[in-house]
Amino acid sequence: MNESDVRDRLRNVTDPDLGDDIVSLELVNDITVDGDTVHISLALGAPYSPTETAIANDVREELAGSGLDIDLSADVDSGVDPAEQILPNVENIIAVASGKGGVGKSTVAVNLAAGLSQMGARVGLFDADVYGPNVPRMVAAEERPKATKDEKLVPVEKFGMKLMSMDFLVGEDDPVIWRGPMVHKVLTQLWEDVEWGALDYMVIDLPPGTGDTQLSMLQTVPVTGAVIVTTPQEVAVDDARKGLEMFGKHDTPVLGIVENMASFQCPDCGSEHHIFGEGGGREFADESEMPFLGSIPLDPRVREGGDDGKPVVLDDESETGEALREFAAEAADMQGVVHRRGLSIERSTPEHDHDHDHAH
Ligand SMILES: Nc1ncnc2c1ncn2[C@@H]1O[C@H](COP(=O)(O)OP(=O)(O)OP(=O)(O)O)[C@@H](O)[C@H]1O
Repeated sequence: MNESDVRDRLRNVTDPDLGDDIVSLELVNDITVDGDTVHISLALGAPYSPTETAIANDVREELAGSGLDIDLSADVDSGVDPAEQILPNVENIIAVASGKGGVGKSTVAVNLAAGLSQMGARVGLFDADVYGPNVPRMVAAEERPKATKDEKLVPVEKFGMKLMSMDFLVGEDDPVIWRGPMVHKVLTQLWEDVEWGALDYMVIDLPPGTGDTQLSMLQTVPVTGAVIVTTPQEVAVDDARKGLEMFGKHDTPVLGIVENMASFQCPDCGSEHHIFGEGGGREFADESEMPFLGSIPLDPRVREGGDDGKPVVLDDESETGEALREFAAEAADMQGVVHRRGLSIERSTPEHDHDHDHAH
């Protein structure tokens, strides 16, 4: 079997999201047959996401009878010169945002990061919520980051994730009085002066709202996908809409909407109650043509998990844990779709400006 035979075989592998075969979609970067081994580089950018794992498995299956050993690698070209990237070893940067406070943005960020880590990915969690940095508490991080000889900070590790938080640095100062430029400076430092190492995903807990601080953050960090958290309530959805507009203006791809505190299962009578209304998140997603990433129940375990420092996504028994795992998988899948769709748009319109090429 030579390279062209392998390529022909790969035409039988379909991308389930984009609905075409991976060769036509130009997701096969390179095929090299070297003795008994075929090296295949695929343009897949969301490691451990269920869809990309399935595509890789399909490739292996398709070539199973070929007599060749299969060596798969994944590589997406971001179109940006690595020398110009702030963190070239971080493949995906997912920002978790909410239009208003208290909807569970930090909870979602922590569980997303822990969920991705549980899937096998190398994950960083960056708590950029300057006004209420509560992520360290949510994962019971008692240690503080250490400094290296060349004055870089080593993030704290929890549940296999690398964690950095404003909380580690602000100490007794009251960050509420901080204004945009100051926040920008501190965030840039936290971002650049930290030894993150190679990561598949960096999850950022943004401050709530859609003001200067959030914009400043988006200018500092090249976000590859945003997740918008809302509760089903109309007021929360209205605020989430502003979040969507902010990302739209900034050309940041939005992975989708997640609805938190959706339903409450009464522990006494077992019946389901919709305390903050019903279906608001899904309707908002439909109306704005955004993917709906899932619905997370209002469950005392979530708060307890937050207080005890163990994210509920790691709880195998509960339905809420399952809902959070499904959400994390969906978010990773959507990050993959953004990359793969972006690539196919880029290739079909070569004159397109790479930096602004985002698919929704
Ligand atoms: N699905 C849920 N079920 C029960 N409690 C929840 C749920 N989601 C969040 N909470 C609780 O609600 C409170 C607020 O959540 P969280 O801190 O994540 O919100 P936030 O949007 O990040 O708030 P902030 O505006 O302070 O950044 C926390 O005590 C958290 O444990």
